Amino acid sequence: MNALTLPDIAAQASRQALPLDWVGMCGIALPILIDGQRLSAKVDAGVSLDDGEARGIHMSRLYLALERLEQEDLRPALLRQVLQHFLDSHEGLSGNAYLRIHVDLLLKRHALVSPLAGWKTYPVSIEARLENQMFHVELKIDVTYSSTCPCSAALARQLIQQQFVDDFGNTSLQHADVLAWLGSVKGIVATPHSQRSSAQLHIHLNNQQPILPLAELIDNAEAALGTAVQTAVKRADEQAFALANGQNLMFCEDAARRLNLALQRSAAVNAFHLKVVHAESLHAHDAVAESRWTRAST
Ligand SMILES: Nc1nc2c(ncn2[C@@H]2O[C@H](COP(=O)(O)OP(=O)(O)OP(=O)(O)O)[C@@H](O)[C@H]2O)c(=O)[nH]1
Repeated sequence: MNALTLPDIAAQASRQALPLDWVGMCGIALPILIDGQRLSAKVDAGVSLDDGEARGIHMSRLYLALERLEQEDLRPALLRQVLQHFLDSHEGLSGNAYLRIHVDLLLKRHALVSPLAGWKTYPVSIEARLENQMFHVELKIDVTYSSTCPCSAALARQLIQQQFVDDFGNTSLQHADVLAWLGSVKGIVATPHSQRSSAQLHIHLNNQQPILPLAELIDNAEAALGTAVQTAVKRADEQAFALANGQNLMFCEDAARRLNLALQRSAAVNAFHLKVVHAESLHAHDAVAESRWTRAST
């Protein structure tokens, strides 16, 4: 038996003539290359089925077209070529093509003080589409950071002041006593709450963008937030992190505004929707802020 004698159900006519928006495969395992680094990705590949009379698309053609993503560094031009291949292999059936690549980007991060470094993962989705002959690339990136509540910090400071009044109210101050008091538990009788927080960035890239500026966008977001979560940490690094948090008090609204301004400054970004989630240790629920922006000239 050869291929010519195998039944081909996809080539049959559909019983219900109806076009479909997206048909393809989700969760295809693929080793991809980003900035020369080999990463394990899950890929969703699809096309529109515009010919409502056709029973099905040709899944194997989409699957085989993904092979190029294994061989070449990921960049917008490559995504476009793969999408065009999807359409060329479905001539007469499909007008739109879609790719979603889910990957944990790995970036090496240096410690704040000690000469150490460690790896951090950033969940990323790269979504590309050729729709009505227009090519679009969108990036979804998650960045984790630490946030300390400014209100809680002010309330804690007030309690520390009260403790100071209680302990030193009617005594003449001796430098050594105050220094010892500051180093005791009473000197920090209350602590503000802080939390591991996440920024979910959904970015529409500029169509002329020759590369996927993933590391650059993440670096800019972390710089704007100020207290990204750390990798390798010695006590000196932990102390520097405590100081950084104390100088970087923020509500979720502050974080959303800082990220908004940082993303607007990036020439690679045409539009974005961002969401920050502060997983509060004060409550069992989260504090959340969202922000959108579109470049005026687009
Ligand atoms: N269209 C479609 N194919 C499916 C589905 N589930 C599994 N497949 C299988 O995907 C396989 C590959 O499909 P095709 O690309 O049409 O395979 P082919 O006919 O050998 O390849 P071509 O000659 O290039 O058309 C077939 O064996 C289908 O049965 C489905 O839900 N829809």
